[in-house]
Amino acid sequence: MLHFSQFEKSYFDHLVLKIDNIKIPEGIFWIKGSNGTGKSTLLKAIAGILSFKGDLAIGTVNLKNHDVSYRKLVNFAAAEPLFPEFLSGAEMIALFAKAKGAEAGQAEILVAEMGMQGYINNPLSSYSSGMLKKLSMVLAFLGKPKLILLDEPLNTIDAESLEILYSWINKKHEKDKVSFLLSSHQPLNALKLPGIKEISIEDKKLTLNF
Ligand SMILES: Nc1ncnc2c1ncn2[C@@H]1O[C@H](COP(=O)(O)OP(=O)(O)OP(=O)(O)O)[C@@H](O)[C@H]1O
Repeated sequence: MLHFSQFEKSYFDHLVLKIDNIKIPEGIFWIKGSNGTGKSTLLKAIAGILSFKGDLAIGTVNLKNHDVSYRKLVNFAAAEPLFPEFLSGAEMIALFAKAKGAEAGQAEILVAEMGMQGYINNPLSSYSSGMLKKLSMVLAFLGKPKLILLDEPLNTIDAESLEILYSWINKKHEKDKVSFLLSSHQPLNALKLPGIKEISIEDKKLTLNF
């Protein structure tokens, strides 16, 4: 599903990750690694928002030659999402829905399931961190991605919303064959995400533990 070739990411002369040739199959994956090992860096690079050496491909679509098509296939939710404060949640969703080619009605269903109707038209400056997190989850599920990257999805989200998130992940994976890379310091519930597999980052390398 995701193919790394001669991938290298450094900040100035500080090498963070070196992944020569790895193919991650379709599935749901938990990316594990201690603080500063490069989990967020990896997810941002895969999302196409950080530069790196080498290339990445989702199926046959590679980032360096087909960046627009590639970006349509991958959705990303940051660990601590930052949005323009003057926009409302609904306006943010409308922007993303257009950019991601979401079907009419898709966003409304997600917003209703996450129980966000009461504040979706309010400015983002008034949102709590959990409300922003839930919005970032809705945005990450818009359109028809093949791969969804969620950086620390458990942070700040309440237990009820977490149940909904688990159900979205399972449904998307089963129905649309969407793959997931999730980074989390808190344990991800294998009972709620059956078949989840582990990938670890250690010594600047990626190891598939399956
Ligand atoms: N913008 C940046 N400029 C320079 N160095 C950076 C930058 N962002 C991250 N780094 C460095 O890259 C390394 C990996 O950082 P990253 O945030 O990807 O780690 P992480 O595994 O997500 O950490 P955590 O678990 O603490 O969130 C760290 O050594 C960090 O200092």
